[in-house]
Amino acid sequence: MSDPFLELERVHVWRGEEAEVAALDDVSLSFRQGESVAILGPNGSGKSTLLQLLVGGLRPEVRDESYCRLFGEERWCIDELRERIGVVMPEEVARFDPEELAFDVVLTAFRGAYGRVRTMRFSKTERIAASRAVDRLGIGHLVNREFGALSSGERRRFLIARALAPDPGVLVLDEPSTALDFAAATELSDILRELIRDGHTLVLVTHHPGEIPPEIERVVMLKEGRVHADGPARTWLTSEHLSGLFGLPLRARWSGGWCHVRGAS
Ligand SMILES: Nc1ncnc2c1ncn2[C@@H]1O[C@H](COP(=O)(O)OP(=O)(O)OP(=O)(O)O)[C@@H](O)[C@H]1O
Repeated sequence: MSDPFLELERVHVWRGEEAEVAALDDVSLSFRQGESVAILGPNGSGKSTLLQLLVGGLRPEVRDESYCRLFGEERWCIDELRERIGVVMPEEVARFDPEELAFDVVLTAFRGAYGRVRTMRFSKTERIAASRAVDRLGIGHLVNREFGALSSGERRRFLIARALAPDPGVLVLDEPSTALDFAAATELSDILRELIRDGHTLVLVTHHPGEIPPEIERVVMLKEGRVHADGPARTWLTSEHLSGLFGLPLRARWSGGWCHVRGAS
C-alpha cells in the first residue's frame, strides 16, 4: 500500500467567529494514493471543510494530540500541493472571466490563478500538457470558445481538464455533477470511471449515494462534523446506514455495482 497523502489525527476545525460547534469535530482519517474514496453526508456535515484541509485551504485547531499531514508533512507549500492534487469545485466557475478562452482557463492551472491569462507566459511543455488534458476530456473542439459561452457540462469538463493538466496523482471533486442534466452527468461519470481505471486516485464529495461509481470501493460518511462511518461502500451503503446518515427512512438497492436509493415511505 502506498503512503497516505492525507492523515488526520483527532482534528478539529472551527469556521466563523460565532460558531458554537466545530465544522470538523475530532476527525481521524487517512487517504492513500491508489484508493479512491467517496465522501458522503448531508448538508453542513463537514464535507467541504474536509476538502479544504486536503487542498491546504484551511488549517485545524492546534492541539497536542492532533495533526493534519499532507504527503507526510505538517507544513506544505501550496504550489507544490497544486502539482500533486488537482481540485474541481463548483464555485470555481464564477472565478473566471466569462470572456477568457476556454483553453486559457486550463492553462491557469500552472499558475494557481483564475484569470488574466493574457498577462501570463506559459512554456511549450505546459501548453502540451494542457492540450493533452483537453483531449482526454473530449473538448478539443471547444478550446477557442469563450468560457462563458459554454454549457455547464462543457465548463465542468474544462475545469476537470484544468485540474488534470499538471498531471496530479490525486483528483478531488466536490459535487461534480451539480447542475448537470442526466446525459451530462452520465458522461461525466464515465470520464471519472475511466480516470480511476487509468490510475488516478479520486476523492469524490457527494450528497448522492447513486453517484458513487463501482470503481470507488471506500466510503467515508460525515454527519455533524464527525466520521459517522468509514469502510467498504457495500457495507455502509445500506438502507439502515443511509437512513441513519440522512435522518429519514431510505431504501437502498444494489445493482451492477451501483447503489440506488429512494425514500422508504
Ligand atoms: N465560511 C464559513 N463561515 C462560517 N461557517 C461555515 C463556513 N463554511 C461552512 N461553515 C459551517 O461549517 C459547517 C460545515 O460546513 P461544510 O460546508 O463543510 O459542510 P458540507 O457538508 O460541505 O455542506 P453542503 O453539503 O451544504 O455543501 C456548517 O455548519 C457550516 O455552516
